[in-house]
Amino acid sequence: MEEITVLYVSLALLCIITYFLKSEGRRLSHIPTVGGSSLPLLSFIGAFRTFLDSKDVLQEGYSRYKGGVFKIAELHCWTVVVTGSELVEELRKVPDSILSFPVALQEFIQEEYTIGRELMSSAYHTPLLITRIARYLTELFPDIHDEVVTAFNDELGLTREGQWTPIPANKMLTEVVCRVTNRLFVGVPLCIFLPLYLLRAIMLNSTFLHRLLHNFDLIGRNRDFCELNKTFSNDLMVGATSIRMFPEFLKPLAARLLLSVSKSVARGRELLNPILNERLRLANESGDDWTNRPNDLLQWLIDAKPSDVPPTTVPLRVLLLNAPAIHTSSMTLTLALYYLAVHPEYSEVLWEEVRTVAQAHGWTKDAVDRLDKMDSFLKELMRFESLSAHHTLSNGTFIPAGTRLMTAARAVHYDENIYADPDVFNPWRFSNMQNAGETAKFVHTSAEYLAFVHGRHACPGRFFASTELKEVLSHLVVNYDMKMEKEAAVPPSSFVSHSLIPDLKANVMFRRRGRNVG
Ligand code: HEM
Repeated sequence: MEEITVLYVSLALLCIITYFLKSEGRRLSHIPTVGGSSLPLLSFIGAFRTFLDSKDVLQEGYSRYKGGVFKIAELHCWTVVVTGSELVEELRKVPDSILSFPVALQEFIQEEYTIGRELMSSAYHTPLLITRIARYLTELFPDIHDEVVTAFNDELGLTREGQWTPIPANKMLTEVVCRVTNRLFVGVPLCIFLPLYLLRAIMLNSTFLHRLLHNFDLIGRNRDFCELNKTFSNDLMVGATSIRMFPEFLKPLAARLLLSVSKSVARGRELLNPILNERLRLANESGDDWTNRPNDLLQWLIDAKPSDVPPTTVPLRVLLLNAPAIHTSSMTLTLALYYLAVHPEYSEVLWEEVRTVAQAHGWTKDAVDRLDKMDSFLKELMRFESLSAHHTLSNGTFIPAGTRLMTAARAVHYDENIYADPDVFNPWRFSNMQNAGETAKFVHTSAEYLAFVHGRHACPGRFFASTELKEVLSHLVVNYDMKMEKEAAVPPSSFVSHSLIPDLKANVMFRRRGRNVG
């Protein structure tokens, strides 16, 4: 594109965005503004500040208006921030007809242009993460454990003790998380892959055959499939963010020019359709007599599908659930790894806990549930390293219909009236709390702990995430010594819009240990 065209396009975009900020800003003029001016053109500067520095903008608003509301300019809209436990609790109780998270999500991912309308109009896939996982996670735990062990062996390739090896932390953990997540999501395919699976079981002692076969026997381990899931969530997020900038009438054109998410969707269908079709065939043939019915998300999606929803939407639902699962978990684990690498004394405490619990209860989901210090470490990590906040959409009058709402999670987590010495990372903060019970658990949410958000739309994947993350950390503290390759300090995270991003490039040194829990 010629420079002059770029200039015209930029100017047009600026005018459009300014127009939006101006008209929406007028409707919200009774709500105080933080981070810049409320005036149409000047508010755009505030929007840039929010994009680059939302940590400080939200903290400033929280300090000034705690217990009330304030608004911040974003690149495409205004967002109203709700603060204080009472208001957050109130927000939680408001029904979806008034404050709608689903509508906010549809708007956030620009569903009409990215994945199409039919999917979210019947979002039956989301509740399955709570209901089926609660029912089956104990039964599926050995699979998760097996995948964690195999994935680390493959990704780290450290067979000998005593030798330090540098590993790109985030890249490696994203691969591990992708495999573990998809072991649960798409598991062991039937038919053509089953003979290979059995052969691998027989040949387990032959390293060569094992390595040769393992890449083919599980779709969840298929590199292409993992790559696709990473690409899909990036394409979805980048695409949706670009489309959001345009006014409605330009969106169809922008979608045609800017979006690449449809390619990922087509590839997802190509990879999953053979397995889906085979399962539909077996279900048709065997009905209730199908004794070896697989137990994974793909099957739950098939079994729970309302009759008016076409089965062709199932592969896309698998991709759609991978999107919030992979980067959240891998980034949290990356941060956890940095903290362990810088503080080997944390590793020692966690190792001791894993050993004691495993000796008393074996290595089961129940044992993992008993790792209170691990819960505390993860919970503190997400208190200390948080930014993201809940998004919902108003349908009211004081906060006019169509307004986006969110909470300032990080400011709450750093409020000294709630947490003593909030600027200090204290991994045992929650496990040392007297009579804390369930509230000390990583998955427990409240108006004062918002890492998974709070209420009806709190992250439905957090129960799986908790087991997965605790299992991965247990594997790390049992099997490896870890230290940072460069400085012995946690690499600083960066803040982009409402997300906290850990250093994605840092290397961690790994050395295999010769210990086991038995
Ligand atoms: C440490 C890991 C994770 C973190 C920190 C996290 C955090 C969150 C947060 C903050 C939200 C609410 C977003 C908002 O209100 O704007 C959310 C929603 C969601 N998360 Fe997670 N999540 C994690 C892991 C997972 C996993 C492993 C899955 C799937 C197995 C998952 C599935 C979802 C889904 C489907 C939603 C949307 C809920 C809805 O539509 O009501 N998450 N997550």
